[in-house]
Amino acid sequence: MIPRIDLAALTAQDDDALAAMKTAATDIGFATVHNTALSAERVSRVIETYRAFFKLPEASKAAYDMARTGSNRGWGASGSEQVDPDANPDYKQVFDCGLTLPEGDPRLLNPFYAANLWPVEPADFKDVISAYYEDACAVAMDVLHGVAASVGLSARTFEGAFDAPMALLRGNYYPARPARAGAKDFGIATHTDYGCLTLLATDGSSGLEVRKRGGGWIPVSAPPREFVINFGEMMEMWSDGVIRATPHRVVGGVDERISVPLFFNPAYETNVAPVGSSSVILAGDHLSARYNETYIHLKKD
Ligand SMILES: O=C(O)CCC(=O)C(=O)O
Ligand SMILES: [Fe+2]
Repeated sequence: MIPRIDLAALTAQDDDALAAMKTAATDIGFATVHNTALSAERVSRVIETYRAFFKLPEASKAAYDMARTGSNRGWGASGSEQVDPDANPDYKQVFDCGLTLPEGDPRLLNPFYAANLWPVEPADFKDVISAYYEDACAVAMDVLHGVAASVGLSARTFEGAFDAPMALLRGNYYPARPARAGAKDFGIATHTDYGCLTLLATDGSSGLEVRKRGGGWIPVSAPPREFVINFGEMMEMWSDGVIRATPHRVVGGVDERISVPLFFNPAYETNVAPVGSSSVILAGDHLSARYNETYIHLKKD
């Protein structure tokens, strides 16, 4: 069973909510979270805004193709990412955006803080998605504070680490599973997320599967008023393995599906080596290594 957690109760340090989050963090690696500041209407509008973009002709989306850039802002076509070297590139399409920095900010030269590529169509895309980015980051921060409390990490652990996050907001568009798809083809192949926390909104449809320890897959779904959360590789390192990054995938089915993960990654220079250890693992270095092995246009070979 995937724990279902009331975020307001977690923030109030309710015992049941803390215990459920501890199980999610240290055992399963996944939970669903409800009672957040983000309403179902808000999430549905975000999903429909992405849908309107993905329904544009390929030629219109190509104007925002991240493959022509040295970073990951804008549209990623089907086949632009390979998250599992043993599988084919994923058949999903994506749209990625990150933190908006003021014009002229020197960090804009760092690919993790690159300027966003906003489509002109649909007309409200930039407003809807950039506002959601800000508010989803605030919810993710609240969840992280609850996670820290649940596993007995000091509230100071994350202090400052997310002031200029390398957080990436993504729209995933899974068309119906293509007729030609074989055993190595996935909407998104088996992977662990790279960062600390993923806050995932979906259109409510099924498709996400979480790997069970010992084998097998658990289907997880959530309506637009609830979020699926899971932990990434940086969190597993940072917590010295106490918090788990659990593999997951989307095989895909007959219906199209949209999901919207916020990958809540800390600032570039955050040390995500185990708390208390003397080693140094920069969040930016880890993210860079993972992006370079999974985005086809960033692969160095
Ligand atoms: O679409 C989903 O439900 C999961 C997507 C996912 O795992 C990802 O984008 O990292
Ligand atoms: Fe994922």
